[in-house]
Amino acid sequence: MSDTTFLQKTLAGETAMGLPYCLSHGTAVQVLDEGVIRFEPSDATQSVLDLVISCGIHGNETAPVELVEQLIERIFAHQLRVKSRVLFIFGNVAALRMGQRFVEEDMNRLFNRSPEVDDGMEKRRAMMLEMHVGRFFSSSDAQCKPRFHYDLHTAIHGSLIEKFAIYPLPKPGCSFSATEIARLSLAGVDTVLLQSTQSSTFSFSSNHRYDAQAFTIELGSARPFGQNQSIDLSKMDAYLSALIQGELPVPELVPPQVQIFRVSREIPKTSHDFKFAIDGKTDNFTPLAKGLTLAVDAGVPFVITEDDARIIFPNPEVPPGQRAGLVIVPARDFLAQV
Ligand SMILES: O=C(O)CCC(=O)N[C@@H](CCC(=O)O)C(=O)O
Ligand SMILES: [Zn+2]
Repeated sequence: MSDTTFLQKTLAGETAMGLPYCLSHGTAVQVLDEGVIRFEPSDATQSVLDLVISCGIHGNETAPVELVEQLIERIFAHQLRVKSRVLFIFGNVAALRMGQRFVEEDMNRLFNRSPEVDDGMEKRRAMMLEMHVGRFFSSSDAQCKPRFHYDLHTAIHGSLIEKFAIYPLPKPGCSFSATEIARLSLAGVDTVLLQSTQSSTFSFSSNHRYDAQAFTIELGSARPFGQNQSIDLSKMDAYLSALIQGELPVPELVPPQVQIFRVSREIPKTSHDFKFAIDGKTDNFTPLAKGLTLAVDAGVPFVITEDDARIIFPNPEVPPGQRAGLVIVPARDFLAQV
């Protein structure tokens, strides 16, 4: 491995768009933007899939950033043979440098929008990342190749379930895929939340704009660089390494340990008077009793009406207009229907 990793160069401000070149083993590589790098096999027509792996969309979520750093360096060292086209993205580089979720605005609320002339740093970066993803998929030699986008995150607080995926609402006429859920299980992600609304996240954008199988994946909780030893990402590492090497598993069944939930409701925060009745740092997947007044917002109560509800991503600190969390319920019938 080289002395300085691509991540280290990125954090030092030393990556910018460059000319394409070939590694000694024939893999083509090009830096497309700060923290954005593409690898292609020497004969791209042989690749069976196109893969986007993003991380650091939130700058304090470092465990997946360290995983992606290792994947990139193993390609440079020829310990991973590139048989698929792969685009790696370190999302919010400025926030990664500061160790903060964002600088001006939460980038994962800024995808799937139209640009405006006074867009700030994170809005412009989100737009550029969407463009890189669009160009990457559309420049594939075969448009029918499977497209994947795994957007890797960690949760802000603790979680009763350490690893889980958010599956964006499919486009009209499309449905959630049991095969993709089974693939996530191979990657060590055995809990999947089915979204029920459109959203402004990176994974939603890649699915809706570019037809990629796209997921937001939560891998433990947010810690500074170098403090992620307790999060075991070996299955995710092995899964992504296999995809990079052109091995696409085709699991027939969703394993029995897989749990599926659906998002029942977003918890809207409309005013600065929003208050949770629970601790704002409550663990993800904590059960919520039916009838509980979960929050009060400008005098209006938000009451739990669902059976078996649980809370995800409680965050009373978000600005008014954003969600302060999600209420999920078991989607017991989902697997029976597919
Ligand atoms: O722990 C939290 O409160 C947030 C963790 C996180 O960044 N989650 C993503 C989920 C995106 C999605 O719903 O697909 C986010 O909030 O952007
Ligand atoms: Zn995140």
